[in-house]
Amino acid sequence: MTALETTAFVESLRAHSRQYHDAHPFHVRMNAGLCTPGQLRGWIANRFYYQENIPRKDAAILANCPDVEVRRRWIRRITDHDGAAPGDGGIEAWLRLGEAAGLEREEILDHRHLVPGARFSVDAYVNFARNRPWTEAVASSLTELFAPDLMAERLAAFEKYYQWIDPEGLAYFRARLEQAPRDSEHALEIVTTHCLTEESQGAAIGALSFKCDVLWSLMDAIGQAYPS
Ligand SMILES: O=C(O)c1cc(C(=O)O)c2c(n1)C(=O)C(=O)c1cc(C(=O)O)[nH]c1-2
Repeated sequence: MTALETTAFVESLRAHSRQYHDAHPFHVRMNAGLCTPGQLRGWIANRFYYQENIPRKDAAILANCPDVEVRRRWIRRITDHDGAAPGDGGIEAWLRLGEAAGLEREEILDHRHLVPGARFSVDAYVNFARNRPWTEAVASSLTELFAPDLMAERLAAFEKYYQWIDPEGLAYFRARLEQAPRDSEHALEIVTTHCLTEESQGAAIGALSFKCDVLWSLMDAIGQAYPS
């Protein structure tokens, strides 16, 4: 076995869409309009822990990355989520989604609804970025290649089936529809230029597979806490 050509490498990364959490039963029910208000609120409150930890994950990647060009572009992800000032950014937008769905900001922030499996999954992702080589952590973010399709479907489902949620609360998803393709393109560029050996390509593929497991486990934990 030798290293894959770029096209074949990208193909084997993209093939992980089959393991993506869009196929999770909880997401399937959500997008079919079958979630109750309580289930949607539970999902929003638990997913908030993911949102909160994404910039900490990205800061770990920055800390481990010796390449100034990469850092200069990657740092934008942190501002996208944290915002440049109070009231801006993805974390704030997610809190507004929660409020639009009838949750109090306080009950999202204090983690009272956060279930152990959701915490465990998200912590595993942050620890992976802290402890693994930075290129593997970048590869693990490549689930974002698959996110825009799911987000677009979710946006349409919310507008159609969950009209009790104020549509202004959906701004987070609209922003990600633009940010995710830009971010995943950068991540793919990094992975295809840095992972040129059979071993490093295998590690990148393994990292993406790990991340699919993180997202799936997160949804399992939420689905178990808010059963149908
Ligand atoms: O709602 C989703 O299905 C979904 C999935 C993912 C993903 O695939 O990792 C991310 C997001 N949302 C998201 O909002 C987000 O900011 C994000 C950052 C990352 C990452 O790994 O750096 N993934 C995702």
